[in-house]
Amino acid sequence: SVTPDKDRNIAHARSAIQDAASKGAQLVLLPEIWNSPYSNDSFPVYAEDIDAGADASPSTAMLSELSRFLKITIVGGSIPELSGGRLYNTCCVFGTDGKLLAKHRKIHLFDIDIPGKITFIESKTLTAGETPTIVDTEVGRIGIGICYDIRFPELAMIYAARGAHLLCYPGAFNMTTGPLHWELLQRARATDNQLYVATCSPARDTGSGYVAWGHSTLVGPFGEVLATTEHDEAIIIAEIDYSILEQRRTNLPVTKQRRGDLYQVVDFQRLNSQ
Ligand SMILES: NC(=O)CCC(=O)C(=O)O
Repeated sequence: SVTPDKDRNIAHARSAIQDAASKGAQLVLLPEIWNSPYSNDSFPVYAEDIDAGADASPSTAMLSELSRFLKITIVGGSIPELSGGRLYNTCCVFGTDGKLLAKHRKIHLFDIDIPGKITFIESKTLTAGETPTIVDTEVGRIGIGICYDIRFPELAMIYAARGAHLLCYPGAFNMTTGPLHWELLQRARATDNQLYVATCSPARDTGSGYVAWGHSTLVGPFGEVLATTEHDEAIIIAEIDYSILEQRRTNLPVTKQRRGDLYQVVDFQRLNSQ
């Protein structure tokens, strides 16, 4: 659960990570924007300069300290990041030695308008990241996306082509699209690419300005839901077995059967702007 009290959010995340590690977790995934309310008003207020050291970024300092102390890998959800006068929605990945292994800035900003249901324009305050992020960790090769990034299959395909075993998407889907799309998209990304997909959402708070759908989930390479939860705060723990990736890919060899001679992913926007 996320509140307007940043210190409390950091302390709360710390104890949840400790709890998960004490139950055997070797990899911990946190939600999107876990140190701040999810709102354009809050992002500038709660933002941290991640590259400027522990004092400037108490949220990531805590993640680094805990990953080293507990010897676990942490995919640290996301926090608002201030860098070079710009704000980003940023996920930091820490290795078992506490070192920052990767930083993913949300590539696709959540700008949608479904009248009467949900309007959110992240680009009012945030700048989009410019690079896909794939990272080698002690618990496998992980591709990172943040929430709305999951809607773009090309990103997941790139990660799969680069040998990812697992895709991690911290996310905070909403009450309109969440029921229809959240699980569907995770299962689609996992099935298309025959790999694991893990998501982590903030718990639902009906009193907040943005109400999250919740339902953090782990999906396996056959599109099967291996673990999930409802919308209240919870820690879910599940086993990931990478040895079945090869088996799934042998059983159902879609990668080898792809007809690259007939179709390829083309960036139409870039083509049209040339
Ligand atoms: N924070 C987000 O990117 C939300 C994405 C979302 O709700 C969607 O429908 O997509």
